[in-house]
Amino acid sequence: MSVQQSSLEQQALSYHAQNYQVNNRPGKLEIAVTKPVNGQSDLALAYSPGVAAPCVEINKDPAKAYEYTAKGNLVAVISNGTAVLGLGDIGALASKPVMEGKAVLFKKFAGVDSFDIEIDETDPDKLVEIIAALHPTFGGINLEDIKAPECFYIEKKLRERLTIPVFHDDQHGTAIVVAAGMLNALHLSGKAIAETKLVCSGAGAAAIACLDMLLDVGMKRENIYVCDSKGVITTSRTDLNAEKQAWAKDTPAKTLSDVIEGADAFLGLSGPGLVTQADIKKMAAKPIVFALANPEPEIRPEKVKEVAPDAICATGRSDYPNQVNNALCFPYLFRAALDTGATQINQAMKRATATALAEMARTDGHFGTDYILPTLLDPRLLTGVTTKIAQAAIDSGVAKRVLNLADYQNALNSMAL
Ligand SMILES: NC(=O)C1=CN([C@@H]2O[C@H](COP(=O)(O)OP(=O)(O)OC[C@H]3O[C@@H](n4cnc5c(N)ncnc54)[C@H](OP(=O)(O)O)[C@@H]3O)[C@@H](O)[C@H]2O)C=CC1
Ligand SMILES: CC(=O)C(=O)O
Ligand SMILES: [Mg+2]
Repeated sequence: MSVQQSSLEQQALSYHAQNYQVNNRPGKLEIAVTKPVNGQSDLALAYSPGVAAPCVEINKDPAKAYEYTAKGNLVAVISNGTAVLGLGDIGALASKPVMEGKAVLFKKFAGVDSFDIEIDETDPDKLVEIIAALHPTFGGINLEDIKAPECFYIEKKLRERLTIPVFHDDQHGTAIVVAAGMLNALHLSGKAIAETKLVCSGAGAAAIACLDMLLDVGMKRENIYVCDSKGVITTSRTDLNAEKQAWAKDTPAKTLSDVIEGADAFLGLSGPGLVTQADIKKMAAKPIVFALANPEPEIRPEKVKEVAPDAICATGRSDYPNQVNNALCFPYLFRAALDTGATQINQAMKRATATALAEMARTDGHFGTDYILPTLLDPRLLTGVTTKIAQAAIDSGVAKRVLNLADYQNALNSMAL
């Protein structure tokens, strides 16, 4: 571990611990009360006897829960800790800092309240039952860091059962941001997406969804090579799940180093340090290197630039330019979904998000190889991206509330976050 790394880790531990600056509690968030509770008369409304009145109304009409409770602005961030960042299966409890972090971003960037829920269960069917049983509390479910292939089944079953949005962030959030970043990187490097050769390291939750989304925006399956922990995904392998089989290539190649020759783009959604400078040297001119494993990418940008100075590099981290991270979209997707009463987050909403993010970076004067996407702290994101998602929800027929988009834009502009 370098001195710099160890110092970052010490700072991070101190940041999360008690006594960090003014907040005297461990962790990163707390719950706030939103109504006056100043005297006996307020108590009689907030609690007994007054609280019975909204209960009775909700019992008569469940939709009233959105009028009388926090449900309509409340998202569950749910993990079982089986694929936590690139740390792997570290269990439910150890995933809590990440889930609290996601809750912080929901609130900070889009005013969405969330509870982080870490569930000590790995059986997919049991997890589905637990989450389905919890769902009345929430307006949406954000699944996080649940490993593949179980995550595909869990999300599908929950989407079939529930009428609130269920969204596996590592799949779809990542896919949206990768698509937006890749479109802009290809634009800068002058490469045509239909002819782009891509090599992907990882064939899990994030990678499979990203590859599907890249097809959706114009990449060709025949130009994409995928590797997992056993090497290249080929038709001769007998150990592939259904999601991997869709990417199997009829090739004698065995390793990432075998297939990266001449590749225009690399997408890493696997683990730390899995790509070498020798691999990068084999890539085409102006290579695009999205090394997105967190916290440690497949290869660091400075290592890429040493051997390919014209490369466009991205990581999932906040301490390098070009942060390609699902945090750039999940707060706004849920903001729009909750506000429109969307029953799901569909492909139209995902496409609208990717397009809005890509356009936002292209049109603000900074666009370039070190600025392919807006940064996470860009104040334009809330209004600019959320309005486009809300419009897509309405146009594609999943919204229960049809908003006046000009009014909605103004309301987002005036949100104090
Ligand atoms: N920047 C961002 O926004 C995001 C980044 N990520 C990062 O992507 C990574 C994967 O996350 P996720 O998809 O959720 O996890 P999964 O557990 O679902 O998938 C991990 C994948 O990595 C593969 N893998 C592990 N070791 C190697 C190796 N040596 N060579 C090639 N592939 C390997 C696994 O292979 P196998 O199938 O054989 O087990 C598996 O396909 C993590 O580092 C995570 O932090 C994830 C989401 C968002
Ligand atoms: C960013 C994220 O969700 C991950 O690395 O898992
Ligand atoms: Mg994640």
